[in-house]
Parts: sequence; C-alpha cells; structure tokens
Amino acid sequence: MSISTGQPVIELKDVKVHHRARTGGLFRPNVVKAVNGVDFSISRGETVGIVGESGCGKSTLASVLVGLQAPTSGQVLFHGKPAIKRSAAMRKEFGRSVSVVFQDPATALNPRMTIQDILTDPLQVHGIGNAASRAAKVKELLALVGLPASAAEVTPSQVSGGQRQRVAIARALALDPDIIVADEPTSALDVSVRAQVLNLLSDLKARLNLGMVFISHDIQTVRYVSDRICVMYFGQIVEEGPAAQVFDNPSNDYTKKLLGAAPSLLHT
Ligand SMILES: Nc1ncnc2c1ncn2[C@@H]1O[C@H](COP(=O)(O)OP(=O)(O)OP(=O)(O)O)[C@@H](O)[C@H]1O
Repeated sequence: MSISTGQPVIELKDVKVHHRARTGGLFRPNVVKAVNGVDFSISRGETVGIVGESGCGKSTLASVLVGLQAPTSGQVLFHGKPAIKRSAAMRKEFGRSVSVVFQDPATALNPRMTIQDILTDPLQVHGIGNAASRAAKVKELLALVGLPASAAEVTPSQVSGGQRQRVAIARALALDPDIIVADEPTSALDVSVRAQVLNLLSDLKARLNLGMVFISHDIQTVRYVSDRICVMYFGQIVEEGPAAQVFDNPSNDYTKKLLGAAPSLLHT
C-alpha cells in the first residue's frame, strides 16, 4: 500500500451540508444534517475509503469533493486555496483534476453515444488536442482499462455491465486527473466482476499515482482497496486511521458494529 505524497489536492475543513427535510412534522427534525462537521483530505498516491450505512452522508460528501454541491458552511480547499468562489480558470482546473466514477454505469453513460464519443467528449470540452491526438488518447484509455480498441465503435448497451464500468473509469481518466472519487463503483455490478473492477481501480491508482476516494457501505470492500479509512455515522467521521488499524483495533463502537455485521467480501 502506498503512502500519500505532498500537499492534499482537496481538503475539507468543518464542512456541513444541511438540507431542509423532505418530510417535516411535529416529532421530526426539519433539517437533515447530511454532512455535519467533516474534516477530510486527499492527496495523490493514497486511497481513502469512506464507509458507513445507507443515509450516513457518503454521497453528499462525495458531491462536495467533486464540486457538484457547495457546503452549507465550512471550507473546501483545492491545492490549499479556497474553492468555493472559484474563478472560471479554477473551475476548469478543478474539473480536470478531480473526476468521479458513479455507482451505475448504465445511467452514468449516455446510451446514444458511441464509446469513442463518450471518451472524446471531456477532451473536446476542455479543448485538448486535435482529432488525431484525441483518437490516439481514446485507444490509450481503452487499453488502460483492459478493453479492446474495437469497443470504441459500439454504444454502452452493447457491452457487459463490468465493461460499461470500465468505460466509465476510462472517461474519468481522460483528463489525467489527480483524484478519482469512486462512489459505490462496484455495487451495481454482478458479483462475478466486482473483484476485477476493484483490482483495476487499485492497479490504475498505483500506476498513475492517483489519489482515490473510495466510497462504499461495505467495509470489507473498503478495506480491500484503502490505505486509510474514514467511518461515517450520521453525517460525521467517527473514526479515521490506517486501514489495518481501523480493522484490527477499532476504537469506535459503531466501527465495531460495522465490522461485526460485515458479510463476506464483495457479496453484498
Ligand atoms: N437534497 C436533499 N434534500 C433533503 N435530504 C437529503 C438531500 N440529499 C440527501 N439528503 C438526506 O441526507 C442524508 C444523507 O444522504 P446521502 O445520500 O449522502 O447518504 P449515503 O450515505 O450516500 O446513503 P446511500 O448509500 O443510501 O446513498 C439522508 O438522510 C438523505 O435522505
């Protein structure tokens, strides 16, 4: 397992995301504290796992990390600089530097586009290269995720679920990011291909010296890939530490409960 290198690419300081509750009422709180005072950082070269039960705020935290959601309060720093009121140039650089892989590639990829166009799109949006260099980059990306060059010619519905997630990972790598945020990247996949996709992510992270935020409700899966683990409970990080320490010597009761309830690897 690698060790983080250098200054964090993203840092969160006391970040809160509070929502007006969808259903209020006399005995229900009318504010949902989806994320409630989180400090977090991610650097190149490390994989940080975020684990917790459904509804604890993992996806909300992910959306703050990738810039899709502004926090209610707290600071988001990008290479040490406040990222909330970003200039257009910083927004562009943030979009290049931090990319995301969602849970379900079937909905994350445009079903009407060919895989060639899906992988070319981020390059075009960022004005990178010309037609020939983009075509070469698509070939390189497909090879990187273990897909044949011929996959470029088909649409996402013409490949398997595991291959679709490989396409989504290739798209996430198109702009040579520093950080990938993977939000439950194997949960929607057939059990038989989950380990392959996890291995691919780990391998890419090591080869490209990426930082990876790996989000899952499944602590066994998180352990499999992470250097460091953050355990979330009701919008807060209740335990954080090196993966082996959190696993072998958990200090928080909720972590112990998660570990006690953990089913066998990759089968939830
Ligand atoms: N836009 C919103 N308005 C109101 N409540 C919200 C909103 N978005 C999220 N929530 C609530 O915030 C809490 C955290 O949601 P979030 O999706 O971040 O959790 P999660 O850990 O990712 O769960 P899951 O694994 O089920 O996606 C939940 O109670 C959710 O219902």
